[in-house]
Order: sequence, then structure tokens, then C-alpha cells
Amino acid sequence: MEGPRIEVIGLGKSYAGVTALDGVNLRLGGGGVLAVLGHNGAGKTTLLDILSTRTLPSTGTATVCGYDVVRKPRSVRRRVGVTGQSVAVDDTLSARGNLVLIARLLGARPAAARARAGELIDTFDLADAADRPARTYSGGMRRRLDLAAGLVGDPDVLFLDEPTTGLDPVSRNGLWEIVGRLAENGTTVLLSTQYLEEADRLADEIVVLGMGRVVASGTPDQLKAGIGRRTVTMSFADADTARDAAFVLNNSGMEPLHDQANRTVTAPLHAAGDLADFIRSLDRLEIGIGELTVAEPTLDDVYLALHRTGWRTP
Ligand SMILES: Nc1ncnc2c1ncn2[C@@H]1O[C@H](COP(=O)(O)OP(=O)(O)OP(=O)(O)O)[C@@H](O)[C@H]1O
Repeated sequence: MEGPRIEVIGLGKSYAGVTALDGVNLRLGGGGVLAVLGHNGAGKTTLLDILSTRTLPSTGTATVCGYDVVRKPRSVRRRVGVTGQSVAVDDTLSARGNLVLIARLLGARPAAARARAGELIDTFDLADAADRPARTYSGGMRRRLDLAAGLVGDPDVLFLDEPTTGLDPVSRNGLWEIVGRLAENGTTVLLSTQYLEEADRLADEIVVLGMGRVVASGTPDQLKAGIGRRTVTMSFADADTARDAAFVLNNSGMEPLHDQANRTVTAPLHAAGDLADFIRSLDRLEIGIGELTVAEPTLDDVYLALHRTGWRTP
């Protein structure tokens, strides 16, 4: 299709005295995964609810697949799949029963509905449990069924609200693989998550919401490079040497953190030459370094930096 898959301009949403979204702009061109991060109450669910036509914005505009979510909600609904916290899978029906029912509601004939349900049951590894009621499923199976239900209509855009909350690491990895494959095959995925590792693993682009506003956006690498810092950790033979090293680095205007118990000193690397400067200043005083490790910034660093600014653009 021509134009962006998702475009949001000046989007706002207020609930009786609470501003949930306040002038959000974002644009997502083609396929790929956009992760929406943010603190509790930042507005993530509200944004997904507006884009999937479950709630109306108070101000601004949003289009999905070129259709305005307020003026053309049915056209939007035909192109999107929604899974997550509030999506109804009928617990009394089996996976097959649910999927056939959804396909029929979307207009498929009985044979086509059964075929689509069968495909999804295989893709989501639900064959063994396909014919027993969903209420007997584990959390992971339930989540896979949720995701399958959102995909019955083969949507161009998939909204996932905290898809892996409460899953064990193996189930989480399984779901990540499925989402990654969907995105590779051209589905646009918009996912809200509390897990920074999930965003790092899946997202092509990240938007961080704070108090209803976009406070940072970019690829995971851009965000890390923009906010996070590399750090070096050095270990020393004994506590006195570690303390001396911290003293020297501090006097050189660096910002060392001394961990007395582990005999280590950690310091942020601001510029390319910092590491060499650290080593030279210790070497001059014949302070021998044991092990030295350099850690790249993580999304946790980005998130914590934004938290420190009070969720304002740093
Ligand atoms: N139906 C509602 N009525 C009143 N206030 C609401 C309603 N829905 C959301 N809010 C408020 O809007 C703000 C944003 O909520 P939202 O659920 O979008 O945040 P979130 O980022 O998804 O949070 P969480 O991570 O806790 O799920 C919060 O202050 C919330 O209390």
C-alpha cells in the first residue's frame, strides 16, 4: 500500500481530569516492529486502544493503513489484528472452536474457516490441545491462542499489548520468534511492553512514552548511543589498590564508582580516548589493573536516564 501504515499527529486523550495522551506524533512506514515503552500509566494502552478503534481520541488524528480511526473504524478493523490484555477468547470453546468462530465472523465459508484454523493451530504449536476447552490451557498456550486469534484475518497491522507478561523464558522466546517471523513477512507489529529486553530483541523502532508524551524515539541502537554510555569496570588485587585507583581517577575529573567489597572500580566512558586515559593515569602511579571489561549501554540505561529526567526529553 501507498503511504505510512500508521500515522499519528497531535494525538491527545483525556479521561475526566486525567491526561493519558498529550500531543503524540509518530509515523511507521512499512513492515517491522514498533515497540512502545513507558512507565505505568504512561499512555501505552490508550495509544493502542485508539489505533485499534477501541477508544476515541480527544484531539489529533490517527490513520492506520491510510484509514482514519475515527471516520473509518470499520476499514481499520478489517486490516488490523488485536491481541493482549483485554481480548476475548471464549474459554468454553477449544482453540479450534475459537479460531473457526472468528474466521466465520470475518466472513469465511465453513471449509475456509476450518482450513485457516488448522493452519494457525499448526503455526502456534497448539495441535495437542486444539480440541479441548481454552480454560484448561496454560498461560503460554493461552497467549499463543490469543495471538493466533488476532491473526485469523491475516492483518496488515498487529497490535500486541504486553504480549509476554507472565510467560516463562521459553514461552517468551517462542512468542518472540513468531512475532519476528510475522514482521519479516511484512506484517507491521505495534507492541507495548514493560520488558526492555523484549524491545531490544524485537523492535526496529522504539517510542518511549512519558506522562502521555513521546520522550524518545529511534532504533534501539540510536537510543543507546544517544543516552546510554559505555562503562569500564576494572578489578584490582586488593581493597587498598582499588581505593587508590578510584582516588586517582576521581582526581583526574572522571566519575569512578568504587565497589569496596568486590575490589572493583567502574567509570563511564564519555569519549573515545577515555579508556586509554584511565589506563595511562593508573599506569603512571604503577597501579596494576587485574581484569578490565567494557560494557555497552543497554536499553535499561536509556530508560533509567529518562526516568532521571522526570520523563522529559533529555
Ligand atoms: N478508562 C479510564 N478512565 C480514567 N482514566 C483512565 C482510563 N484509562 C486510562 N486512564 C488513565 O490514563 C493514564 C494512561 O493509562 P494507560 O493504561 O494508557 O497507561 P499504560 O502506559 O498502558 O500503563 P500500564 O503500563 O500501567 O498498563 C493513566 O493515568 C490511567 O489511570
